Amino acid sequence: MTYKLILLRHGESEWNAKNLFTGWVDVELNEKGRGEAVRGGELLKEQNLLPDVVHTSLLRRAINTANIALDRADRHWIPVHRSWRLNERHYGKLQGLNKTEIRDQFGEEQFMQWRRSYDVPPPPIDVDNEFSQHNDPRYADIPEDQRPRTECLKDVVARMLPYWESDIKPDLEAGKTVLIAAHGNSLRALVKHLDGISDDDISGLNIPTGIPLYYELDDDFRPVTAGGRYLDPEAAAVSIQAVANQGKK
Ligand SMILES: O=C(O)[C@@H](CO)OP(=O)(O)O
Repeated sequence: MTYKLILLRHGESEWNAKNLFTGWVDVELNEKGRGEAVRGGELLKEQNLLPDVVHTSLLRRAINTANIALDRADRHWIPVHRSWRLNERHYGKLQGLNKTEIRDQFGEEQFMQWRRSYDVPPPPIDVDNEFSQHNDPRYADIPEDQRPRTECLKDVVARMLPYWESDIKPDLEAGKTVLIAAHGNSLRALVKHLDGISDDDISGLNIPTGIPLYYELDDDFRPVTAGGRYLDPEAAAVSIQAVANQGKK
């Protein structure tokens, strides 16, 4: 028995294009991003990887990517589950700031430590900052003292894994093909877990926008093929490089 899991990072957002740290800010897909979502759905259909259930975050760039891709794959009718635990990493005080400006101001080392180290979070955001989500009603279920004000990838692993165990694994065990439509860093957290990537090595892993990543998992939920398989490997390679280069001039 193997399990079928498809990971899909949202298409390009308005803030990806503007080179801004986004995190929990609920920005919309741009036209390119909507096109990537369409292509993602076509790839699912062409390769006959048709999801039976979708799990998304509470952010519209992931929600709308899932809707567009599933519509294109004629799977717009499947059940959907949403959780803040699949949200992008909370980027703390960096939310809304320009990546190149932060790199210039603080230097490459600090920039990359905030962006890609496993366990160093950016400084926390003030609750009354215009880019804080502290009082957003969609997070009312999270006890106030546990609502993130910043997160490193380690924090994302810790809040994402309980949802993987309680909600996603049971769908896989029931024989469903599961689509997770989420974000660069929440998917990095899951890939780290699935592939057993070390805390150091995960800093070099980037997830492209809008290209489905297919994992066949064995009985122990370990990948049959390490790293899974992008449904369009050439486009994935180009997009991975673009994500890695963000913030560089
Ligand atoms: O800004 C963000 O929220 C993320 C994803 O777009 O960026 P990065 O790749 O720099 O972690």
